[in-house]
Formats: sequence, C-alpha cells, structure tokens
Amino acid sequence: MSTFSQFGLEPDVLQAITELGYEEPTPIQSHAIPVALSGKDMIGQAQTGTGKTAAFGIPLVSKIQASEDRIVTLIMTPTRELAIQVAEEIEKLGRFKGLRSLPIYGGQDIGRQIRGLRRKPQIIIGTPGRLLDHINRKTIRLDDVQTVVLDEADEMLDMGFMDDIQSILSLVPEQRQTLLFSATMPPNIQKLAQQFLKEPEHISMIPKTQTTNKNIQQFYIEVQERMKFDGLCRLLDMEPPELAIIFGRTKRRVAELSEALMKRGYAADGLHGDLSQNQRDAVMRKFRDGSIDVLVATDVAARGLDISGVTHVINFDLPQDPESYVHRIGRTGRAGKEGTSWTFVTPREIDHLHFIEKVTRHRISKKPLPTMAEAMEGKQRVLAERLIDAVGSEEDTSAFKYVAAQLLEQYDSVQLLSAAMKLLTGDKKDVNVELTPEDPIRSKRRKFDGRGGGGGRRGGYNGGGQGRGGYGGQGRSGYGGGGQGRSSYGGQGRSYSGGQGGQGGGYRGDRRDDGGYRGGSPRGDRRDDSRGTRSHNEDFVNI
Ligand SMILES: Nc1ncnc2c1ncn2[C@@H]1O[C@H](COP(=O)(O)OP(=O)(O)OP(=O)(O)O)[C@@H](O)[C@H]1O
Ligand SMILES: [Mg+2]
Repeated sequence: MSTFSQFGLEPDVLQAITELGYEEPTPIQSHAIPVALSGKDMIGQAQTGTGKTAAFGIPLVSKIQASEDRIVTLIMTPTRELAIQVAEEIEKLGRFKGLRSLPIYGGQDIGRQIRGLRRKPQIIIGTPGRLLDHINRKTIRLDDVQTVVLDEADEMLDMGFMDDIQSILSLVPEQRQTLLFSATMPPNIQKLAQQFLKEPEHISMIPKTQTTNKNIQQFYIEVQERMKFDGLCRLLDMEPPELAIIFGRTKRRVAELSEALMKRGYAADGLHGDLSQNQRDAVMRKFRDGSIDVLVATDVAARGLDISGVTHVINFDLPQDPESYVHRIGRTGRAGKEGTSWTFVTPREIDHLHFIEKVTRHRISKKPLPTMAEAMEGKQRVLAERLIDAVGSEEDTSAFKYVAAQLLEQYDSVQLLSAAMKLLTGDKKDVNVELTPEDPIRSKRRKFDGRGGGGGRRGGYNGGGQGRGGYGGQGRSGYGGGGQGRSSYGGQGRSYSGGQGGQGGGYRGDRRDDGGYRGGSPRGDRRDDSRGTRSHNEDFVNI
C-alpha cells in the first residue's frame, strides 16, 4: 500500500492532505506526484473522479515557497465553475503553508479580482478568456510562472481556446514545467502537447478494457423524442436520486427542461452559459447544499465538477461525442462511490450510441422505459419512507394531534392517510408541459478496424501505430492513450504494466469522417449564432 508520506512531502502539506480526509493516494496520485515533483512535463490521464486535481495540486503546492510574492503557478480550466472548484482544493492543500491562490474567471467583477491580485497570490486558477483580459490590462504578469497546468486540456481545445492558450503560454518563460490532465485524450491533444510540452512523460491509468469509471452502472432507454419528458419524470419517480444531474444538448433545451421539471413539482434548476454568473453561482450553491436535488445542465457541467451525493446522471439528450459521454456520466461514481447513469436514445440515434459504446469499450445495458406503475410504486415507497422517518423522528407533531384524532373519528383511516400522501407528493402531473423537439444526433462515420497504425489524417483514435516517436508511439495504446501506463506520446511514457508494443489499438477509427471530429476549433454544432462571432470564450459555444 502506498502512502502520502512516501513522497517526502513537507509536514504542512501532509497535514492538509489529512484534513482533506485522504488516507492513501489514488493510483494516478501515486504515479503522477513523483513525476510532477521531479520537474518533468507530464500528461496525466485517469478516469473521472479518481483524484487528478490533487495529483497535480499536491506537487505544485509543495514546490512553492510561502515567502514568494509573484505568480509562479498557473492553472487553466475550461469553465468557471471548475476554476472555482479547483481553486478551493488548491487553497485547502496550501493553507498550512500559508500559500495564496486566486480564481480568475469571466462573469465575476473584474475589480474584485484586481483587489484579490493585490494580495500577491502565488497560484492563479483561471479560464483563458478572463486571464487574457487581465494580461492585456497588465493586472496579471506571467514572467515568473514556473508551472502551468491545463486541466481538462482536451475540452479547452474543443471549446476553441487553442489560440488563447497559445497567447497565454507565449508569455510564460520557456523554462517551465507544463502538466496536462484529463480523463480523455482524443488525438487532437497531440497538437497541444507537441506545441507546449517538452518530452512529456505520459501517465495513463486508463485500463485497456474500459474508459468509463467502473463504479458507474450504465443504462440506456430507447425512447421517442416526444416521450422523453414523461419518461424522465417516471425515471425520477421510480428511482429517486439523492442528487441528479440531467444533461441537455443546448442552452434552450436546458432552460425549457428545468422550467418543465419545476412546473411538475421537482426541486430542479438549470445551469447554462446564458445565465449571469450570479445566477450560475446561486444554482450551484443550491445544488451543493441540497435545496434542489436535480440540476439540469448543458455540457458546461460535464467536466471536472465534483459534487458529493450525485447518485444519478441522466443524458436527456445523447451527447455529441464519446468524450462528452465519459465526462458527463463521470459526475457520479466518484471517489470510490457507486453511481448510475441513464441515457435516452431516440431510435434514429441508436448507431451513435453504439459508436459511443465502441469508443468507450463498454456495453451500455438496455432498459425499458419505466411504466407508470413502476413510477408510482417508486413514489409511494419514498413517501412511505418519509412518513415512517417523520413518525420515528424527534420532530414535534403535537400541534396536529388533536385535529388528527378528530379526523380519524369521522373518516376511514386508510382513506385519510391516502389523501394526505397524495397531497404530500406535490403531484402536478396534469400541468401541461411542452418542449421544443431536438434533432437527432447524427452518427459520425468512423472505421473501427482495430488493426494497423493511424492511417487517417489525424492518426488513429487510439493512436495505435507503427511509427516510433509519433503520437501513439509504439504501444497498443488504447483509446485515449493506452492501457495502464503504456507509453503513448512518442514513447516517453513509463510502463507500469509492462505491455508489449506493436499492435494497433482496439477501436482506433481513422477518423476520416466528413468534416472532422472535434478539431481545434469550436464545435460548430454548439455554436450559438445569436452571439455573432465572439470567439475564444465559453459563452461562444452553445453550453
Ligand atoms: N487520495 C484520496 N483519497 C480519498 N479521496 C480522494 C483522494 N484524492 C481525491 N479524492 C476525492 O475524490 C474526488 C474526485 O477527485 P477529483 O475531482 O480530483 O477527480 P478527477 O480525477 O479530477 O475527476 P474528473 O475527471 O471528473 O475531473 C474528490 O471529492 C476528491 O476530494
Ligand atoms: Mg478533474
């Protein structure tokens, strides 16, 4: 068993780790911490919810002196909520050392950020757009940065941040350490890695057999578009979640769906890029403290968010690409906990679902749409539990006792209790709800021959291939860069499992699809045209 003390960390950092409740390092932490401490560039890949934040957070707080009064570490994340969350974890890791960190993200008052910068933080955690804003205003200087972390690096590319990242990194000294993390590493990450990393060590803890987290039970339901909403209500009733995140395809979809759920009596709210940051913060707060139990969101919530108590993820709309699927469902089943995901698929989208299964190398089990009877049964079970809990609790119900006794004298007890339960359900099944239908996702045509090297324009999906030194290198790299610890990026990586090289990966796919698949530019289909040509900003894409 490995322990945190084996890394030779300072007592202040070890104390912070203990306070966070981390007893032993997760596999990615065991492997990544020594490499990051050594100063090497690194690409770290591990499944969702397995502690990648601390895998880069621990070494970077270890390297900073509390007396330092310049920005020496820069962490970039694709979304604001993630910047806030990562900043909180870094703050906790560095607090006994007395380190100062600051999140810098769009939508927050810039004056407030400038005041925060006067405290001379050593660590900045930011989204690219707002970071550039500060750089242009000369409120942030990157001349002294020694370590850069790109969290969710592939998503930043996908959102069109490549130019911004390039501009930002051109201002960071060449002599720096760059770390890149994500649960998924599609081939376009090669471009980023080649440009910004120097002989990176590739550490992948992704097992050959499955890219999604094994703690997540995955189901899908084939359902007509017009039946989705009723299906969703039945699902929520049949298997009431502690907390659930429901993903919709677009901002409009999320707004409509959260509204509709509220109308039907669910404690839900929506999160998407058209809300003000104050609204976004309020929704996240309500979800984290449990005052709502259903968060409806665009892919803005797909990456990195770590909310304890999320038992269910529901893809109301099928995600556009396998990476999005992996990350969305990864909002549950974190830190060793169990989780369940449900995905709605319209009949015309079945091919696309199979494509996701192939790339993630996991069969998603088919389930029938819950029946009304099953939904009702689930609801009744929960109500009965709530009532029994209330009877057993210390709560004072004496004020109702007299009237209860009177009612029981006049009416049948079963009838009375049933009526009370019906009222308690807050059932609003009759409220009319209409959603604008979404077009089905078109399946991307890609080949999965599972043999040979990356013959396609962009190389293989798995980067399997003959070429030495190329992306994908020699090893039988799996999707996203290789089975446990196998070397991918030009053979720089370590091998933890001692695999043999030579064969191409499984679902390689040469990606000679029409129009390219997740290139370096913003996802066309997520673009929100009403915003004109604003670019390089999370507000630009339709999340
Ligand atoms: N060593 C550890 N022991 C116990 N819990 C841990 C440990 N390291 C991290 N955690 C917890 O695991 C959860 C997931 O961590 P984190 O958010 O860093 O995952 P991740 O790998 O970055 O996931 P994602 O790919 O979704 O971003 C967090 O709640 C974190 O506090
Ligand atoms: Mg993360």
